Amino acid sequence: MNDVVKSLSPRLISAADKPADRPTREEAEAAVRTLIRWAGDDPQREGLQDTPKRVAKAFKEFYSGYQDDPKDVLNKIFAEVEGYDDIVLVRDIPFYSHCEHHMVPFYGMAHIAYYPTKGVVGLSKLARLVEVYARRLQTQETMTAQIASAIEQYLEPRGVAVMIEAEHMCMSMRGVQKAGAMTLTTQFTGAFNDAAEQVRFLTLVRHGKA
Ligand SMILES: Nc1nc2c(ncn2[C@@H]2O[C@H](COP(=O)(O)OP(=O)(O)OP(=O)(O)O)[C@@H](O)[C@H]2O)c(=O)[nH]1
Ligand SMILES: [Zn+2]
Repeated sequence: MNDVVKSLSPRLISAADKPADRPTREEAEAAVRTLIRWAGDDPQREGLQDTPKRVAKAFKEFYSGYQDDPKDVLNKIFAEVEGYDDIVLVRDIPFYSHCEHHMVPFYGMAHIAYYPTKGVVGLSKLARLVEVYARRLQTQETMTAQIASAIEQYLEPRGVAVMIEAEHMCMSMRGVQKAGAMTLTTQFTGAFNDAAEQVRFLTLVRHGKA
């Protein structure tokens, strides 16, 4: 495990911090009514009456990752792969997340590769891992590091590569208002610290062939 991943692991790998003082649904709905008033509208008018309930329900989906543990996603390893130890890459995994600064969506694609040692995980589990972290509040950099750290910890591969490409609505629809600007983040460990391996990864992500 490289030093960056090792130093990040304890905070990033553990099941999400679950605040002990989680509010009740009624309190959450009252907070939404306050925000509607803050936006300048009347939460009592007909069209908005059920909105706090819907928003509280939507939050359960947007932030369901706090209930999920990456360990449960990556715990089933298939060792019978006839010694396959070359690259496994799942690219173009779509995701929606919310930035921790504005609670506004950022969304895009995640690409994940690893070199197996003790076996492989089901391909869907890599996409599920993206969901675990996307459905929490964080930055794109944190999410990239978290995905790499979890794979590093539970699969002990020869190397992990994670790239995320996303558009941040907090930069598009507000603030600096640069719609279409894309943010790319990468995290490489082990074998992928080698420049040639990074080129292979990026070539496979971009063209599907090495
Ligand atoms: N590094 C990083 N920054 C992010 C991410 N999501 C949003 N941001 C940025 O978080 C920053 C917060 O900056 P602040 O100056 O505290 O907040 P602000 O006044 O709303 O900033 P502006 O967006 O520039 O109006 C902004 O520059 C956002 O673009 C992310 O995933 N990673
Ligand atoms: Zn933001």
